[in-house]
Amino acid sequence: MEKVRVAIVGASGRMGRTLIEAALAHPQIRLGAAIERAGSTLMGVDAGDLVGHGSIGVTLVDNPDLVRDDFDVLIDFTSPDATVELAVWCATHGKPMAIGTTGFNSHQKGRIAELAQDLPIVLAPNMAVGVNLLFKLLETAAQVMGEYTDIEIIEGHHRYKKDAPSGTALRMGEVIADTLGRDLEECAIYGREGITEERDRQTIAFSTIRAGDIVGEHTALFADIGERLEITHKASSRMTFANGAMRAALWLASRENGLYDMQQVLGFK
Ligand SMILES: NC(=O)C1=CN([C@@H]2O[C@H](COP(=O)(O)OP(=O)(O)OC[C@H]3O[C@@H](n4cnc5c(N)ncnc54)[C@H](OP(=O)(O)O)[C@@H]3O)[C@@H](O)[C@H]2O)C=CC1
Ligand SMILES: O=C(O)C1=N[C@H](C(=O)O)C[C@H](O)C1
Repeated sequence: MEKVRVAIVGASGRMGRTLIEAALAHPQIRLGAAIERAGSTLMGVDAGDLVGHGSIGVTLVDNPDLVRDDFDVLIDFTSPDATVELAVWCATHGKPMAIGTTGFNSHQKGRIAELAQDLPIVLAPNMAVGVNLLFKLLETAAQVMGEYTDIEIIEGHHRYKKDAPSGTALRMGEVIADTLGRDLEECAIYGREGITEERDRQTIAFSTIRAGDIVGEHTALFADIGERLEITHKASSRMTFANGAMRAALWLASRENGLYDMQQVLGFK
């Protein structure tokens, strides 16, 4: 069976380096290209050397045009502006795209959905299997307990993370709000301070921790008087996200144009 060739964008970042390792270890995937931001001091460095694997003959470049014929699927873990720009490039050149980047505003999300009419895109704020199962469990929890409990979403990440709440926490909020027929934009609360008055049970509240080297932790709390349900996922290695991205890339290689999520990749829906 022919290997699927991937390009990794954001190759020298925290996820980028883990993605390179995951691609090099995967029996059905070949690392075809590694792309970084223009001006990176690592330009021209071999991607294998970057992760201590030894040279593989794939050097970091700053422009997808330079490696257009070297890959089948593009994997993006960068920043929202960069992702939208790359999606335009992928639509122009017919390259499926797995997007792990988070922190999009509604305009950027709309643009990605529009571009997905011209190419297959997996857009997933969290590519870990457990988190995507958690999304499913949240539907059940919200159906059974959501109407009468206080719903809080708590997430923790490393000190370098740029967006808050995390993309995963926001998706958790969307899943719960959709299940309960609420509009997250109207019922979300992001942090509390001062005289906040008693809690309104219709709200879904988010709390964010940024500390040290936490890889990624998410809890949904459904609290009543007398009992509370907590559903938690803890990632202890970025490799869980990177392996998910490899699954998404393989799945995308034979997909029709459209916008997909990780639950579809994993066969949960
Ligand atoms: N979906 C999931 O499962 C997961 C998603 N994420 C998300 O992935 C994203 C990246 O996270 P992380 O790796 O920790 O962040 P890093 O900052 O470590 O890595 C991002 C990399 O992308 C580079 N980059 C930025 N803009 C461009 C561009 N235009 N072209 C090429 N490269 C570019 C950055 O370069 P520079 O440093 O020069 O800006 C950096 O090397 C975040 O949005 C994060 O939330 C993270 C983990 C899991
Ligand atoms: O920035 C990170 O590190 C992570 N970001 C994702 C998010 O925003 O949900 C997923 C994961 O928890 C790690």
